[in-house]
Amino acid sequence: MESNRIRFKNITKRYDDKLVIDNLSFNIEKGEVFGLLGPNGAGKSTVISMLCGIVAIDKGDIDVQGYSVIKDSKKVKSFIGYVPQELALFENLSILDNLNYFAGMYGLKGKVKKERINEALQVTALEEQRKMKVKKLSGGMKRRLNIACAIMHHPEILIMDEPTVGIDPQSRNHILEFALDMNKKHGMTIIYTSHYMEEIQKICNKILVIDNGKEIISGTKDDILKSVINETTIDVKLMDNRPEIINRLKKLQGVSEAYYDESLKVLVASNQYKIEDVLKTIKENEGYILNISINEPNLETVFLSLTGKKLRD
Ligand SMILES: Nc1ncnc2c1ncn2[C@@H]1O[C@H](COP(=O)(O)OP(=O)(O)OP(=O)(O)O)[C@@H](O)[C@H]1O
Repeated sequence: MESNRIRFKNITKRYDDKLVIDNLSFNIEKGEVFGLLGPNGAGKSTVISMLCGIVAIDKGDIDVQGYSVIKDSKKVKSFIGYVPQELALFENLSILDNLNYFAGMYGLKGKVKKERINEALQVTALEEQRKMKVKKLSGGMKRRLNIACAIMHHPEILIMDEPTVGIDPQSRNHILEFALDMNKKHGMTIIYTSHYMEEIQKICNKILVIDNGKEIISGTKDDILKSVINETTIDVKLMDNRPEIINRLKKLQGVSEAYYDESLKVLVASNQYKIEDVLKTIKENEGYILNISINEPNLETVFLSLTGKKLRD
């Protein structure tokens, strides 16, 4: 149903002369955990900012549950909880004061306001620290407070823009579990942007991969992984990374790419390569193998095989 989805319709954005989003169209269905994946500068934050009505769309439109972002921006904003990439908090105020401020912005009052603040503290596990000033909190706690501030009005759509950048593993897991929980318990649509493919693989049931403001591939995780003909990565740790090995490996049957990224990575079409050929080539070029692992396809290898680039910096 149209009224149950978010429709990005041929959206385009330029900053000065630079085309940042290039005629991009896709849908997000209600209740999905939707992952927007792409390397730094791909255009993820720009897409999100246009959905939230923060950045103007040059061409095209976004429909949110039947309402246009351009024509009914106030209505669209009422559906959305937005956790921005940059922290938006008052450093000199306590956690509680920050929540009070944002609850007031959403028009919450009296008993409901108190209940929602308590709920936000609870789901982000910040109850004990409620009286602490923001400037005294760890990076992970600040991130969680940023999320708490975005959910008090019970949004139908929760947008999290790279919410786990630069935080400790415990807070990272907490944020991932929190997103899944909100989706399961409240049917909240989650839009999650990241350049960490493990996170997107872990929590998202639909994925759009973009680069240079264009779609690279989209679908369920399984669809995407299957679409790239069974590409497997052989990861070889060598005593010395000898450059001449790369060219020799690239000439072998079934090998589509070989490069060093700390260790030696050899991308091969599954079933079309012979592991003994790879090992022989390394040995013949005086490579001394310390360790070897064979990895089935993941979103990182999909991205690499489609664009020739790595997802991360
Ligand atoms: N206000 C702006 N003025 C000019 N250029 C901008 C502006 N905001 C973003 N850009 C450019 O637009 C492109 C897309 O940026 P965007 O922040 O959307 O990418 P991203 O995928 O979110 O990257 P990251 O993972 O680094 O946040 C980049 O080349 C960026 O330099």
